[in-house]
Amino acid sequence: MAQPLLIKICGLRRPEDANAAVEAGAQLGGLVFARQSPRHVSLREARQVRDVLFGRAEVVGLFADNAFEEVAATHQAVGLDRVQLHGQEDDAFAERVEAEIGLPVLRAVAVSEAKEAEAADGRSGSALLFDAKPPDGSAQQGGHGQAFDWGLLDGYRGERKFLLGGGLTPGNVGKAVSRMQKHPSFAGVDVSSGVEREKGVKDAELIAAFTQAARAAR
Ligand SMILES: O=C(O)c1ccccc1N[C@@H]1O[C@H](COP(=O)(O)O)[C@@H](O)[C@H]1O
Repeated sequence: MAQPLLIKICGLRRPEDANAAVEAGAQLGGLVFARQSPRHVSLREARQVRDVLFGRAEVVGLFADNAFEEVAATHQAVGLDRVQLHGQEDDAFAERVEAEIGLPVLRAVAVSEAKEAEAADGRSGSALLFDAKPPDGSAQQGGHGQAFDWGLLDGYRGERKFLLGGGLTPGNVGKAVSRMQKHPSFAGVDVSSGVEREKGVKDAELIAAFTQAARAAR
């Protein structure tokens, strides 16, 4: 029997958005500490969202080329369950987060060619997130609401669990989940832009529509 589909709602900045995510059945909520993002949260905002998620959903801290010391200090201040690395961090950085901070790493892999997905299993981290490549010249490493060609994952044979992200919406997530079912290591989906009313402000109805459509396709 298939495992329950994991759903991560990323870029939560307001307690009410975190509550909407949990009420809709998301098991992971993302806090963005990547500096260039319009969804960046202060430590104070992060703690408020964490308080809503605590014990109901995993708290995932998203970093993109932040210093190791900042990742560690953020965990100290907020209390994270998982670290998402979404920048150019190397294997050693991910291994250090797991060994010294003691949190599992979700490793983002930007995919624009099949070989990038095929090579991903060799990278360190507990799980992978396949996402679209950021547009040329963008300083922001993700969260652009852009999908990539899911066929590029056809050659991925890794056993490590992976999430699919990049441009998912209530309208296309069912198709994405159906398409990913053939991968034994497909674990779930991750969304930010597709459930927003405006950048950094989630919409409870879109979140509910997203989780329903995703689950219906499992
Ligand atoms: O959400 C952001 O602002 C962000 C900033 C920097 C790196 C990653 C970011 N988000 C991640 O990107 C994927 C895809 O986002 P979208 O759904 O296409 O908007 C998202 O799942 C987040 O994990």
